[in-house]
Amino acid sequence: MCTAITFATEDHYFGRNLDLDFSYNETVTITPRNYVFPMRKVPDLNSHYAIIGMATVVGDYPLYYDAVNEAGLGMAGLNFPDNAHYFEDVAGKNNITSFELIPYILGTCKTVAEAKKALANISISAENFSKEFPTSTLHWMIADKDGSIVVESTADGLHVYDNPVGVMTNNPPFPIMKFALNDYYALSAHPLEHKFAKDLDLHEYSRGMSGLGLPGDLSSKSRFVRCVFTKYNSLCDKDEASSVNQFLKILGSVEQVKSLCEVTPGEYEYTIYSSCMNQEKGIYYYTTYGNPDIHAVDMHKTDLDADKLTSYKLQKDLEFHFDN
Ligand SMILES: C[C@H](CCC(=O)NCCS(=O)(=O)O)[C@H]1CC[C@H]2[C@@H]3[C@H](O)C[C@@H]4C[C@H](O)CC[C@]4(C)[C@H]3C[C@H](O)[C@]12C
Repeated sequence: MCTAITFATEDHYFGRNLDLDFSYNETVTITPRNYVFPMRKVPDLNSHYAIIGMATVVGDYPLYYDAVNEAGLGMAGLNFPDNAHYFEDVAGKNNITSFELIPYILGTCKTVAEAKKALANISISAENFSKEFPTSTLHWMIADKDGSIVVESTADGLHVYDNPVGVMTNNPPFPIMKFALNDYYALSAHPLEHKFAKDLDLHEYSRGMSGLGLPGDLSSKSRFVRCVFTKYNSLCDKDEASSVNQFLKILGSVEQVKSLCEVTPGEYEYTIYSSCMNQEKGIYYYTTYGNPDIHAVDMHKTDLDADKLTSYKLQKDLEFHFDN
């Protein structure tokens, strides 16, 4: 399972939890403007917006999971099993494979509006990256400072939904997910007036009871609802440290602790990393399951006119900071 969110204070932030039972040796990878993105069915991207994000680099090709470009457009791919459907090539469309969608959109678009325009002419092609890295069943969230969208390629075609809540998880499809919020409309972060049965002497005997009923499990609809509730009730100072910290706390509300979700006998999903990208500054912050310290990579500290990838190994080991 995974969760992606947007968040705004003075700047805009975009990121995700990557929940999985194993790692593909992902690294924080910067693709500068003149790296040539080879494209399978449309012309190669010889020069494009620079991109920073989490990627598995295979033979010098960055397979991005989530990323932001230098214009502040962010994008993440999350699992969408059983629902994702990709197509044979469609004449007259730009046929883009699922692993090329992040580079194509972030390489060529500055805003969600531009991404929507590009998507209107895209069909997601079923071609694999390689035998070792076959197609993943994904859907995507795309966000800029003005809003976000969800992109779902299903058997009946490509759907682009406005995402007014700026949260996305996994199954079911986004319209069902969004509708599920109605089931929780009575919950609140503030003390509630007693309306259950006016003749009964009922009272709040503990703080937090106005949120009773908020789902606490790890299923993707429950994480969606819990994350929207947490995000919308979250108050935050505007400075960078408070914003990044609060962003990661919101993602923490849906974090997966090891061994609570078995995926195959004896194998458990957990939150391998949490990312938070400052969309204005091009900084990629992250924590890993083993290391809650916040590490950061700033795209603007590298040569964005270069033509070679730069990758940074994830910091996975916990360090204690003794005060005596
Ligand atoms: C599995 C990951 C998503 C995590 C997630 O949503 N889990 C929820 C599971 S579920 O709902 O409960 O089933 C996705 C996100 C990005 C994906 C990776 C990226 O798309 C980049 C490449 C793409 C290649 O085609 C396959 C390997 C791969 C390296 C992908 C492996 C895997 O599918 C990743 C890592």
